[in-house]
Amino acid sequence: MSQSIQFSTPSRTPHLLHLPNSRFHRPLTSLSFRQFPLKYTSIRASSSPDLGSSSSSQVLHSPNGTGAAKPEERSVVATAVSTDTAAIDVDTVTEAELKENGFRSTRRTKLICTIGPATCGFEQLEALAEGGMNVARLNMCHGTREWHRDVIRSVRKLNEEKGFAVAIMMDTEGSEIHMGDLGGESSAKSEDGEVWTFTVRAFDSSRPARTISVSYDGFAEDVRVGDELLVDGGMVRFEVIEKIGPDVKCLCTDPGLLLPRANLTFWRDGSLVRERNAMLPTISSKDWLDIDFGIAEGVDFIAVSFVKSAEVINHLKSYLAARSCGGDIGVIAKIESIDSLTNLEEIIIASDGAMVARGDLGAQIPLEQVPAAQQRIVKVCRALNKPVIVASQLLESMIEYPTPTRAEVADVSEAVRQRSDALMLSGESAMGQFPDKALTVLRSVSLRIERWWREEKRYESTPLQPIGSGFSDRISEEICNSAAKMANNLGVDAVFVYTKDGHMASLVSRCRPDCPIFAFTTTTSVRRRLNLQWGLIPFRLSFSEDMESNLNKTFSLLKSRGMIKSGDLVIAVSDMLQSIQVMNVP
Ligand SMILES: Nc1ncnc2c1ncn2[C@@H]1O[C@H](COP(=O)(O)OP(=O)(O)O)[C@@H](O)[C@H]1O
Ligand SMILES: C=C(OP(=O)(O)O)C(=O)O
Repeated sequence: MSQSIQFSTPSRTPHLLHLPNSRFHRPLTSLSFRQFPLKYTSIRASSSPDLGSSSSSQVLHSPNGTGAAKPEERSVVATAVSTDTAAIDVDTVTEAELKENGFRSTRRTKLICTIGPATCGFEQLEALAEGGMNVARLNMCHGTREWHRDVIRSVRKLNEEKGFAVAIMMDTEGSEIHMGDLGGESSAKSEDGEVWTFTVRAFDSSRPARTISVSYDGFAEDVRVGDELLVDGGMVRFEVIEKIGPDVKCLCTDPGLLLPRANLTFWRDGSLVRERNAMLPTISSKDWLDIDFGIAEGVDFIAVSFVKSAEVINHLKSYLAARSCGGDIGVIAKIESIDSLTNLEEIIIASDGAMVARGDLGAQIPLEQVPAAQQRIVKVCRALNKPVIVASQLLESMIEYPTPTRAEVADVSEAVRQRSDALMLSGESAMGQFPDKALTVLRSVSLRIERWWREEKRYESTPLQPIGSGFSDRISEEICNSAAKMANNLGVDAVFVYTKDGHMASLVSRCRPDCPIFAFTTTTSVRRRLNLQWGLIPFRLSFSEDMESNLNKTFSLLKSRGMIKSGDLVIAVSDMLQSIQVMNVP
């Protein structure tokens, strides 16, 4: 028994919604939504170095065969397919997890670890990857480029040899004012009532006692006696008591641990002094050199510190495009200043994702405003379909202790409950004593809250606002919204998404469906970038425009690996044919 429903849209070819069988518990019940007419021509067979196998690459052609077609010019579906069924790339850990727990209960929230002295060795990185690290973050504020290059290469080696898809995020230093190194020491303790000297003088290896160098030459001119100096957003506080040439004497009023290159802000009469920071360029000369380094090393994301407006993001994107890596490197805006909150929407529209950088944000706005700012940033990112990372001090006490505080667990839970895409460890993994344990805590808390969410059937009722500008984009969006809604209503086991550039997978992820999302893409770099997004289990696989063949191929590959089984109910969507199908795995 089959039904078909036809929709007409003004000035466009009809779109068909086929309902060949209304009983979804029958094998291969299918529902498809296609934009006709379409024409696909296979133009070349290329070999994929990763797979060592042949795949066919296809483009859309206009009816007169002169070039790529506009969506409305497409005609007739015809397709040539790759028959390679041997290879599929999937994390060994994901695979083990999928087999052990069944894929329904895999973690949806992604985990990022900042790599530092505690975790830069190959075995330490491997332990993090096995513990669930999806993205390795490198903070260019610390370490040399050679040090970062070694880490990047180790992560790449891990991916190649052990099958992980860990992405690399390079975080720029930015040109805000910060302390210098501590002359080789990993930290220095400042006690209440001590007088410390902050100076623009540089030190070689030996740092005079209670002396800290400052990165910004105009420091002594800009501060005034009576100003409050906050280190790392208030982890340690000083009051400026005297200025002597380039040296600024400060009295410690809130004791604490000074960490190398910690951020410095100064406050006057209860307000943040912002004039100087407003004049500094967002991307410094050193940052541009680091960006060139990141391009050369093939990083997956560049996180830009202290973004003030969309302009700098657009500038960086043009720079990347001019170096032919525009589509390969995602630009993440760090939201950590008053300006970035003021211009939030335009910044997020321009970026490929955002980070709630709570460390510096908490130094710029009152601490009690940070949770509301976090919630707003997460919501705006979700609405605009950009992945969002919640960062800093999630498990700060685990730098020193093996168990988190109750408050930290509650904070992590809240970020998961807000359905942010990713959580990030900073000092906990970079220089803490328990990096693996901290990652385990993130993993287990995420899993628990996500399960609670599913058990409570907390589907969101507020519809997502449309975001696509073109008609074709809107169709993809509607397909993904429908797929997610159907997945929840029908209680399917998974959504399968076949996506070349990752966009369709991100649209499904945006809906936060109740089931996991298996995302198949043809390129390794897209697979790594998808690893930042909520709920996506990314695979690399050569596939074609022939959905039947893709489905059969993925079913047999995943079944042979014990990851799915006959009878599992899945919804499949594809960005090539703009289709939805619902079926039981044969
Ligand atoms: N590449 C590195 N080399 C040495 N130490 C690092 C590195 N990355 C991070 N750290 C240490 O971990 C701490 C927390 O990392 P992060 O939050 O990224 O830096 P920051 O707090 O300076 O912004 C840093 O203060 C620093 O002590
Ligand atoms: C992640 C942050 O940035 P950074 O570690 O560079 O200070 C932050 O400020 O929270």
